[in-house]
Amino acid sequence: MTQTLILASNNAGKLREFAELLSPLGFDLKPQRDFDVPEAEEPHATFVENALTKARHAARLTGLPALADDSGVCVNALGGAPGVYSARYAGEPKSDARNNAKLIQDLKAHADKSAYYYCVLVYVRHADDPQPVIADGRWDGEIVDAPRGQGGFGYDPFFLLPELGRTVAELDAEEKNRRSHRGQALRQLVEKLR
Ligand SMILES: O=P(O)(O)OP(=O)(O)OP(=O)(O)OC[C@H]1O[C@@H](n2cnc3c(O)ncnc32)[C@H](O)[C@@H]1O
Ligand SMILES: [Mg+2]
Repeated sequence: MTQTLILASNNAGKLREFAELLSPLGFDLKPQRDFDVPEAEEPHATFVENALTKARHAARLTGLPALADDSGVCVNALGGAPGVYSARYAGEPKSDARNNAKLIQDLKAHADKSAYYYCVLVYVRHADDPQPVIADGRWDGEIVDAPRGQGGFGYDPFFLLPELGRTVAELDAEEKNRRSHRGQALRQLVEKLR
């Protein structure tokens, strides 16, 4: 049975990755913009609260089950920043180029370049669902100061996977999904929904 699901995100990179991950599983994924859902506020200091807020917002405005992703890059030498503020690290309007430039600048004086991507997914059956399904994933790497690769989105050209000697932007889509914070979280979520 094909289940229609709203993806409570306006990020084109996430949309593409979720479509790749979910279409083989029989979900019919529709971006919230197809229903004219405006971007939700993300006022919270935790990934899980923001993801829940986004999921409820989309479910409320569409009357359909919704899946939200709140994610970011957490840099150890920066105390976990930009973390939950990754999308708007360099301020509004959101810009990957300015975020990346700020991250490299802020990390210049630090020897420890270790970082991880973190992703929380929240699925709600309806807007007031009292039992949201929650999953998460973490992906470790290092921040490099020169971009490499054309794939992915956001911080990917600067996020090195030391064991592969490649940045995330140098992985093909399938390999990113197999390894990523988002891929891990989604597989965990699908297990919980079975
Ligand atoms: O809230 P939505 O509409 O889903 O889209 P967003 O881009 O604002 O998403 P978030 O609030 O979750 O912020 C996550 C940011 O973290 C970064 N990020 C998350 N996952 C990433 C990935 O797989 N590769 C590169 N950057 C990523 C990227 O800068 C995102 O904009
Ligand atoms: Mg956002």
